[in-house]
Amino acid sequence: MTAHLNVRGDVAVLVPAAGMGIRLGPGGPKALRLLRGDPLLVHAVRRVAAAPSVGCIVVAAPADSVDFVASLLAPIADVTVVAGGATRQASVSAALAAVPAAFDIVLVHDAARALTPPELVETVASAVRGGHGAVIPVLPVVDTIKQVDISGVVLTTVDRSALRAVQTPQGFRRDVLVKAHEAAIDDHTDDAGMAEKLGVEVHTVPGSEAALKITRPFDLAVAELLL
Ligand SMILES: Nc1ccn([C@@H]2O[C@H](COP(=O)(O)OP(=O)(O)OP(=O)(O)O)[C@@H](O)[C@H]2O)c(=O)n1
Ligand SMILES: C[C@](O)(CO)[C@H](O)COP(=O)(O)O
Repeated sequence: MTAHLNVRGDVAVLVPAAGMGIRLGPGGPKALRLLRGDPLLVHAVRRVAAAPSVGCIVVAAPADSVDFVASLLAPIADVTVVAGGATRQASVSAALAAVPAAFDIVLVHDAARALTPPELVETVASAVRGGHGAVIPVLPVVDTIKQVDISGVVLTTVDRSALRAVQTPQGFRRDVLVKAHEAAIDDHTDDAGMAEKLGVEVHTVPGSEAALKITRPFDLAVAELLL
């Protein structure tokens, strides 16, 4: 019982939410687009805040919407809101800089994965707490994968048994994530990619179908159905 109380609230979660959502089409920043009446960001933060391990949430919002996002999230959880950057990586860096020194475990999520269950947050947090420096949730790839040339002609069929589709939240020992961001010289689509470049072993845990990334209109329709 004491051990449980000691770990509760020891995790900081960064929620980059400053993207424009170009692939979703017109309608404003994606994190503020509505899903059954609530912005995607509200759905995402509600689920993160419901995970018992989470003691700190930092959201990176579009630079012109920081105050609005802070007022939107205030009734849901105690959230720090910072201005995001021009890329996801820059938004994560800005949010990481706002995490209080007391937190040694940091998870990086996406507002776009709005329906991620609290249980997945717990699974990732627990794997980092268990000693892994970097942890990512993954799903097997279900389609046959082809490599093609520039004109679209197939070069080869890739062995999918060794491939995984990667989700968030991705979990890190704080020092690993800080070093990864400091060392990054180019843009990465995820934070684990930066840790890999440092030679850090990245551990995988089973992901969740519910943690789908809402990227295109079809994904939004799927999320509506899931809710
Ligand atoms: N400059 C950016 C770009 C992205 N993100 C966030 O990173 C997450 C994953 O990015 P993605 O789903 O690709 O969102 P967008 O960049 O908004 O999408 P698009 O590429 O279609 O514009 C999202 O929660 C998004 O808000 C961010 O905080 N800052
Ligand atoms: C971090 C991520 O969600 C893992 O799947 C993904 O890489 C974000 O990529 P995007 O190109 O910014 O959507």
